[in-house]
Amino acid sequence: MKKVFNEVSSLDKKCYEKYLLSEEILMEHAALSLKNEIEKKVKNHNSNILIVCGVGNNGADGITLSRLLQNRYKNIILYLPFGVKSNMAKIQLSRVNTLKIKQIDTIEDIKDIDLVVDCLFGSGLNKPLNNEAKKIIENLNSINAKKISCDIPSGINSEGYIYDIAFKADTTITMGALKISLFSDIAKEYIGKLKVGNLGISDELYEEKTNIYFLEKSDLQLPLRKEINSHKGTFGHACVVIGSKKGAGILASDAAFNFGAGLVTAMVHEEIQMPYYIMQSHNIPENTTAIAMGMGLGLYDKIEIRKILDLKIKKVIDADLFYDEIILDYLDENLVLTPHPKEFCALLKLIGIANIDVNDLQKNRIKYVKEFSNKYPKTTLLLKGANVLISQNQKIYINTFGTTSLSKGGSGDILSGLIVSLLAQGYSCKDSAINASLAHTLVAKKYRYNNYSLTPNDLIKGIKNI
Ligand SMILES: NC(=O)C1=CN([C@@H]2O[C@H](COP(=O)(O)OP(=O)(O)OC[C@H]3O[C@@H](n4cnc5c(N)ncnc54)[C@H](OP(=O)(O)O)[C@@H]3O)[C@@H](O)[C@H]2O)[C@@H](O)CC1
Ligand SMILES: [K+]
Repeated sequence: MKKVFNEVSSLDKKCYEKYLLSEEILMEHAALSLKNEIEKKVKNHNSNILIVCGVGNNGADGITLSRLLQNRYKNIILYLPFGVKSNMAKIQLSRVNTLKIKQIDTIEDIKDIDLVVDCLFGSGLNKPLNNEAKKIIENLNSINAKKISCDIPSGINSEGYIYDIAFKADTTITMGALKISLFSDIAKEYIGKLKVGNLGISDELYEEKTNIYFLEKSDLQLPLRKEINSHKGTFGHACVVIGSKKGAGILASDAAFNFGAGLVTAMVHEEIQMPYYIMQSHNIPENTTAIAMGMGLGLYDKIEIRKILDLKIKKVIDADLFYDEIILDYLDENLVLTPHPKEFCALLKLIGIANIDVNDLQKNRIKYVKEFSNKYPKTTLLLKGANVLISQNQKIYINTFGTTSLSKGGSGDILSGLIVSLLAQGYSCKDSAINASLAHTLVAKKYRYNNYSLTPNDLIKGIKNI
């Protein structure tokens, strides 16, 4: 798990004041991080490396980089379309001017670029791009070359919002620490592989406390069985409430069984066709340790649903129930909610936080997840999306492993099944949401066929050997 910050200027300030590092030292290290990445990516010394620099310190990082790369590669090309404005950019440029680094006025005549380094705008982007900047980014995006962004792809602002266009990087080296702007769903298309550039001081000293965390593969804790003297009851009893659209509940039940729940019961009104290892019952069995409900519910009997919600058993709730104010009576520590953006908008309206549409939500996902968690700190929330956000107790965990192959009917039902399985096996609500989400996305990431073909059954199969 890595820490994520709303902004890093206060962390930079601590470097100056507490550790007596200058802006210049930080910048030299920022450029060094870029250099190290480039040396890994570009082995041929004859490669053409285009470094595009803006007027501020993001540009200054790029100018500094050109000096560090000068002896390593033959063809370093600097492009400063708007000149320089910040003091550091001026100082770094005067140093570079004593060297024979090629500078160009337009990229139109440039051919055979092997690598583009984007240092146009960083954390200082504070207004929409003008037409000239847009055109430059459009041209850079059309170059067939490897692409690295310094700090953040140019065009993404500090809220993770893109006005019109942004540089499309293969790799982003973000300076000092991870920032929240890198994790909006919209930004995901542009960031590529995300790495943190060291600024000359250890993470422990640079970083402060935070409430936002970036999940890593190593955070996944599978429900591997350590007990030797066990029986099926040792691993809990998950119960899935089957609605009128039965497929959703069947998928969730199957996923729950495959992820280790000792017993899985589908609560049905009439017998349905299901895998033979899933039991069927008209009631919630007595020894149930976790319940999944909401998926495919369709029309339902409110009294019956209330009876189930009244049970002091951990639950994962999905889909139709986010539109029903019944839910308002149960937002406590026993609950995991798994809405997609449209359902979360409905929920935000029900709980009186906001009346917004999906577009507004997608621009401000973190903000609304925070607001939800402030109001209902005990409830675990998992907001689906390109980057999954999980919150509990005012802490937010970001899972970036999601892939487009998961954008399919049934994926969400499998996720609910994985969550109820972990709940049944004794994981806390927060840990169930985190681990099920990691398993779900990592299985999809590992899927080795075309990304349009992933089915819920492939996810279930993948769970077996993740
Ligand atoms: N702090 C540190 O210690 C370290 C910082 N580091 C680096 O510094 C970067 C931040 O630098 P920064 O603050 O100078 O901002 P940056 O993104 O270069 O741009 C600001 C300039 O752009 C302009 N501008 C803004 N929007 C615009 C638009 N739409 N269209 C046109 N112009 C626009 C804006 O104009 P103004 O607001 O002045 O009118 C201003 O002149 C950071 O990302 C990291 O790479 C590292 O070296 C590590 C140490
Ligand atoms: K940039």
